[in-house]
Amino acid sequence: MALEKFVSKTLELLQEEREAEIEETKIWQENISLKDLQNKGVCLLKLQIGSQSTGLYGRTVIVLEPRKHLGFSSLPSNSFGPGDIVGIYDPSGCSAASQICTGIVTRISQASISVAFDDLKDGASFDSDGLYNLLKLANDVTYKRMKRALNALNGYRTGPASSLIHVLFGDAQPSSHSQSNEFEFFNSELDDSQREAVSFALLQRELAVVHGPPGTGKTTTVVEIILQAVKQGQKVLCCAPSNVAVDNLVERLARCKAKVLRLGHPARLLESIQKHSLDAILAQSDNANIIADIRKDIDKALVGMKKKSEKGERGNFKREIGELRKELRNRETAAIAEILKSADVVLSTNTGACDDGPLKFLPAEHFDWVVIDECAQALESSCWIALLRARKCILAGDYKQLPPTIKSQTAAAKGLSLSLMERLIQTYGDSVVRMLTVQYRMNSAIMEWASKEMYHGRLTAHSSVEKHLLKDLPGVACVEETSTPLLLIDTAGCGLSEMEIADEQSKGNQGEVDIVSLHIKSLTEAGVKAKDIAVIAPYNLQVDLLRQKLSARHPEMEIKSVDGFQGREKEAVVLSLVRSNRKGEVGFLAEDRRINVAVTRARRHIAVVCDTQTVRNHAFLKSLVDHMTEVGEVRTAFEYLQDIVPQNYTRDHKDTKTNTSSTSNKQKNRDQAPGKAKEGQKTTSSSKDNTAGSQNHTKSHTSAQKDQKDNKSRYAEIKLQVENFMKDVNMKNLQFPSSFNSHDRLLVHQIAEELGLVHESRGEGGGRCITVSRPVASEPVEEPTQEETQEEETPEEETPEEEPAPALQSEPPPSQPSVDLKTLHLERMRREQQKREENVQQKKQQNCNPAAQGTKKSKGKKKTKAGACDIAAAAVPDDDFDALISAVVKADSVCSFVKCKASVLTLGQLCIYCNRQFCLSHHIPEVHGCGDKAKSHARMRISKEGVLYAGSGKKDKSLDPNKKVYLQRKLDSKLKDMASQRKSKNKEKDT
Ligand SMILES: Nc1ncnc2c1ncn2[C@@H]1O[C@H](COP(=O)(O)OP(=O)(O)OP(=O)(O)O)[C@@H](O)[C@H]1O
Ligand SMILES: [Zn+2]
Ligand SMILES: [Zn+2]
Repeated sequence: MALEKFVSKTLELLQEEREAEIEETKIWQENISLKDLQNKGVCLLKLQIGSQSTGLYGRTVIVLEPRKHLGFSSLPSNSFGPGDIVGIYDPSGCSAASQICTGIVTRISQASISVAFDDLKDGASFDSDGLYNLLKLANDVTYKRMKRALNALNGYRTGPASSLIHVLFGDAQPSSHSQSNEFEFFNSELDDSQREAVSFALLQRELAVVHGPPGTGKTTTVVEIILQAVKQGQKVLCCAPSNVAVDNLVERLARCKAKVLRLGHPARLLESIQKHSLDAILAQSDNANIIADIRKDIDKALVGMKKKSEKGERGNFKREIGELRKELRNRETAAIAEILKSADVVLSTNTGACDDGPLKFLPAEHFDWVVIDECAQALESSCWIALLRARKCILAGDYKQLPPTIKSQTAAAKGLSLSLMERLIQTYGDSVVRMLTVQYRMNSAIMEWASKEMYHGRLTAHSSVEKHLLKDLPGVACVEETSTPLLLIDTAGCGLSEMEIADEQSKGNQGEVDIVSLHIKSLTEAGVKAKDIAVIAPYNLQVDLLRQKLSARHPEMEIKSVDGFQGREKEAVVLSLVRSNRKGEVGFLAEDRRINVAVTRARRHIAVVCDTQTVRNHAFLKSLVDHMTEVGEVRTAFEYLQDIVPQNYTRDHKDTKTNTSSTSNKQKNRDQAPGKAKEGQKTTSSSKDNTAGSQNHTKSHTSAQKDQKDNKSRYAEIKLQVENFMKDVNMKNLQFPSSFNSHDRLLVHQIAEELGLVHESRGEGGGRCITVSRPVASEPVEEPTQEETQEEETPEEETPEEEPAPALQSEPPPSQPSVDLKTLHLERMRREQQKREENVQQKKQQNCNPAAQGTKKSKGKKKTKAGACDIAAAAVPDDDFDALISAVVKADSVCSFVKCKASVLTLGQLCIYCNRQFCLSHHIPEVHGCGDKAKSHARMRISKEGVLYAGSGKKDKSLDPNKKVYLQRKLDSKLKDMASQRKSKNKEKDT
């Protein structure tokens, strides 16, 4: 029989789970010092008694505090919470021998912890001068209750739940009332899917399942169902696995004027809920005063007993206390039964519905319906504690979110984690289920992925949330970050590996912490409130790292594990996926439901920080990455990290160089990292502009090594072509196709220089191509001068700290004369002047002023004496040209940030506000002093155009395309002129 099999198997698995839990505690206790246990937060050492009193049901409650006389004002940070079972020990340790008794935490604050003791062992009392240790214990109350429920289920013969049990074990088909009574909805706002679920629940005789995906108003629906049941005169027992979920229902039902009663220790309830607790109602009842008096008497007797040292007198007090407690219990019992009977809806946690609690005062047939919310997060055995009390059950939840936490992997694998809800859907399919399909939480861009991957594409976003964004919140500025619902920050190839810790459950990634922190900064700077942001990570270690970094600055921001955030929502969610490794291992992340939960907490914005290269190895995570790439904005982590470039991208291509050429230090710079151009660029894409974005994005997956390899082989390929051309005397020149990108052209340029060939680029944009030809007659190949070779070691020292640059970006100059440092210096002087002129123009064009330019004064013009530039300068009277070309060269080579020497040849970014090239550490406007301009610019554009480009990074870069084209064209024509003048000059020489 299915039932018996289920019970015996589940009992076995529960035992296994229990043992795993005990084992864990034992490992702590045996192998870890008390001090370390305290550091882990599961132990509190050397506390003193603050006070002692009698609480509800005659429990003794003691308040423990740190040793104030020694100056300890607050408890060490710990993981104790209300409801935890704790052992209290004498200060010699935390062993079984030193245990005084066990109790339950009722309250915890920074300054003290309160513990209630159900039955203090005879004579056990606490010395007000003594010191005590507290240790969290594995809670076996839950296990005992579940076991008892399973055994009761197994032995169930007749009772209210008989036919329900048959249905739930497949022995009878679920049935429904043939006709529904006409009814009116209490909540007129319900959507169609919610109404359908309510009607269905009312119509079913034994079982109805309400499947509520994230944000679909599951609780709203459950509340309506309960109100309808009450209207029909049913008594309802309503449960959920967590106190929070129960409290939520209490609040909502109370608002609808239902007569509710909340069971459970008041210390475990939200403050706003406490007035609905049994204690509170009891305190208002007629018996309250009598009960209070009895309690006082007990307290008095306790004090009296302590003062007496004589055995006989103590005995008298003990007897008196016993009598008083008995009377207290009798009075309370009568009062409780009365209160319970008059409530329409009794609410508790699943395990709180046990019959060793107040419910034991009710007759077996009292309840008609049992409603279990968040059913997919509960162990089935915990559901049976309540289910045995009624003839009909309504189960609500989402089995596509996380199942209950289970310590024993094997028990989970053998089926302990299968929830009742999921099991029933497996048995009966959709016939017992109604799914809610309108969601009221997420921007549709966030929802679509979850809908497609988890809910058969059935979800639709309600119009009130469909398009909502962070920028729509009051006080939030409209910037890129607040205007996109989906932001993927990709760390692939950035070297931000996870920490290498063997423990599968504890993984951390400091690099991701830094990026999260930077993103939080931009969100909060844009006006998003910290309390509206959740930072979520799947691993506790990462949560700790994130808290360390962020909590002090943003105390109101919630930083939690995915599992700890289930059932919640926030306007903005920042998710750090942590895993980044060569093996592509995702481990714990491979639980699809965990990722589903994490993403669907977000209302208006989700940012995912992850290494797409690693997480793509998992199909479900890949679908998320793909979705975000497709409809969201994608950035590379390069954009966020300082100092990453020098660390990860200093490369040496010495092996690809030949010695024959006149390689200037500028060219050496060029050698460093060609091929990274695409990767370094802002890989921002929007829905309007996602082709380029995803290309870039894909590109960024290639690792540094691979790029380097590709680069070498490309180099060899082109070089071979050029060498073949050189052998073929019939060929006048070698034109490379326009399909060559800037990087390819850079290689051609380099090879031509090495082989002493002339090279020239023509055309614009996509039509641009480079041609190589033989040098005219006997044009001398430039040898590096002595001076140059010497200074090559420290070439950058010579260059000034701020290097202005015109707007030529990532496009290498088509031709480059060999220059020496002196020449450069002189040209720099000229450039200063040129730039000042440009400045004036720019100011007119846009309201943005380069931050640090024009500060250096030109010391006057001097003619250069040696080097190729000399020839060029002589040949081209317009000395604007020298400035131009060297500015281009310079702009393309070194970061403009003060003292930064990072090459920006291929990894550079142009700042549109100051028109200078920066390395990836310094390109962010805020970093190098253009922050205010960026902000005001963003605001200006928005107010002017009324829209914000989601991936506005792209647009911004081409903001000044005219200028770029203008400069390029100017350079090209100058180069052509130069080439022809050179020819004529050489001819003159020859003749
Ligand atoms: N029919 C409706 N019309 C408008 N808003 C609704 C409707 N149903 C639910 N909502 C809103 O959706 C939000 C979530 O609803 P509710 O609290 O019932 O869901 P929940 O059960 O807590 O969440 P979840 O569905 O994620 O479990 C609430 O803000 C609620 O006001
Ligand atoms: Zn700038
Ligand atoms: Zn820099």
